[in-house]
Amino acid sequence: MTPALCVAGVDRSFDRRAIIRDVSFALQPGERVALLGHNGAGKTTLFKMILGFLDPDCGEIAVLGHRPGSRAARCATAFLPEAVAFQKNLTGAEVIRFYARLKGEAPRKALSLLDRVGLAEAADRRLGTYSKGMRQRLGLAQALIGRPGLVLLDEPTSGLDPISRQDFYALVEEVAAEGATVLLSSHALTEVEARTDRILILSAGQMVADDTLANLRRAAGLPIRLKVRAGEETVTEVASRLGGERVNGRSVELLCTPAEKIGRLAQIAALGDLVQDLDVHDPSLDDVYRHFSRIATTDTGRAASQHKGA
Ligand SMILES: Nc1ncnc2c1ncn2[C@@H]1O[C@H](COP(=O)(O)OP(=O)(O)OP(=O)(O)O)[C@@H](O)[C@H]1O
Repeated sequence: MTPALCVAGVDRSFDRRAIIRDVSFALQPGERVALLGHNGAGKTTLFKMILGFLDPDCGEIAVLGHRPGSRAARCATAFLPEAVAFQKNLTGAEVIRFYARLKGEAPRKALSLLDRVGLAEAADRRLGTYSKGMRQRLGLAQALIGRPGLVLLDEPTSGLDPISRQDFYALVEEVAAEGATVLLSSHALTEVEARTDRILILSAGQMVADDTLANLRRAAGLPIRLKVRAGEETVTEVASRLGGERVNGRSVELLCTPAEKIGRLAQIAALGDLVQDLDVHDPSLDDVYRHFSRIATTDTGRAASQHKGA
């Protein structure tokens, strides 16, 4: 199957400063992939090359087999920038009709996207009266005109409230379920953790991690945290039988590897009524991100070569 996006050995410099360095990855149809990286890591530069706005200095990019910027690639690609800017005196429906004509799509069909993003009732209102969340949803509707195969979202939920974010990701999930590939950049690690299939981490222009979160957790070898809650009278005994650190006067915190986890849980269960509750914390995406970004700054070459799993 032709990948939705193939990036192979891409370099790009500005003013002789290397911004993207030997970046390679491929995305398959229907994947939801998060592109993470600190400010200035090169995410937007990568998007611009995928969109054909910038040429790589070397390496190849193909969008569903087509050269970025070619008509076929442009038709297959949708882009939603962080802050969508539409004319404030146009209505939602006018914006969609305008972009439908630009993309050679039937305006009537495109207008149904307003319903899909929950803007049907606001279709005839001017954008000056839209909230930021509504403008962002209109941006997504505009991006989805013509059923693109590759959807690029650059920090799409920044500035949105929690409910608008949830609604936004529900739409992204629907789009991916229909076969589109979604690549989204974000600094909001908690929200992409459960909503993407794969994580790419760009650090100082190099791709230092590319895999599922589960595989990256394994590769990082970060400990699992078990928080065992006991009674005031039992916490000392629980701590002495399990080891670990006492926290908050009534809890004991243990760290273990994935291989040790089941054995540790059995030990805790064997304490019976001495234990009141248990929380198991797998390393979060935040922990994984810190791990790979830290490795990258100390030993970029080793990280880049070891953790390109997918
Ligand atoms: N046209 C340009 N000319 C010179 N330098 C540029 C140009 N575009 C980007 N850069 C530099 O390239 C680096 C990467 O920028 P880029 O916008 O790709 O980062 P980013 O990962 O998207 O950051 P952020 O998360 O802050 O949006 C930055 O140091 C930026 O200053």
